[in-house]
Amino acid sequence: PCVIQVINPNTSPEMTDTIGAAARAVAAPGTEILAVCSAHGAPSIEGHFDEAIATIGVLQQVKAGREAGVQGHIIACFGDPGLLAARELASAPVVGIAEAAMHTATLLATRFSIVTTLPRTLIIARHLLHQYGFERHCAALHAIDLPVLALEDGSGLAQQRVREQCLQVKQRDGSGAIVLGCGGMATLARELTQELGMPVIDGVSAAVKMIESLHCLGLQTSKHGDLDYPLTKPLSGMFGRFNS
Ligand SMILES: NC(=O)NC1=NC(=O)NC1=O
Repeated sequence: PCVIQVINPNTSPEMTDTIGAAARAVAAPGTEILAVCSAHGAPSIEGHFDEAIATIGVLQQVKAGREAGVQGHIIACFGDPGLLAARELASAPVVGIAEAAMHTATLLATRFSIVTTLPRTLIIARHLLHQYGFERHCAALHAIDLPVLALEDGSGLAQQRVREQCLQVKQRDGSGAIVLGCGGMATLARELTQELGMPVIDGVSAAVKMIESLHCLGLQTSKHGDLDYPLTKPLSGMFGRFNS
């Protein structure tokens, strides 16, 4: 069996459910999805500070997942918070939803646009484009200028803003694909792809299929080199829980 731990780095139960539903919608018959969220931290991640504190919860979940013997971990926040630290802790593969969506877009189009939530999170997406080497593949980045949890308020306003922004991308950006820049947008991709007639990509579902592929190929996070397990040292205070 392939058990995939899907980690929502924020503490919103509603968004965890949205993310879990998107993952289960594409999971192969032999794949079990364990959707979890940080026990403590920020209800939504909308900047560098939120990302920094969310990282600890991500790492706690990765440690628990490794001890439970999962076959892969997904970091289901568009900043991919704690990705490399998680890869040091993990033995199984760890995939972030931003990298998964970006990689997928490059297989389908020469350039993609990103549609995310608050304008202040655009810099985080830009940093990832640089880190992953996708800057030249990204035609433009846009924000719907609504907070992350607007996607879970039941009004449908955020979903409508995403749709309007995607329509503008199709008309103006000259990009062939759209990357949805928030875990809470995960369930919108399939319908928007149909309506727009171009690939609209959700990183949660893309990451599930990537983890399944890596599992099928018998490939795991490399422990040769700089993603080896962390050096053992006496961690103090709140970090004592990471002492193996
Ligand atoms: N750019 C974003 O919307 N990032 C995110 N914050 C969250 O809490 N989940 C995300 O995907």
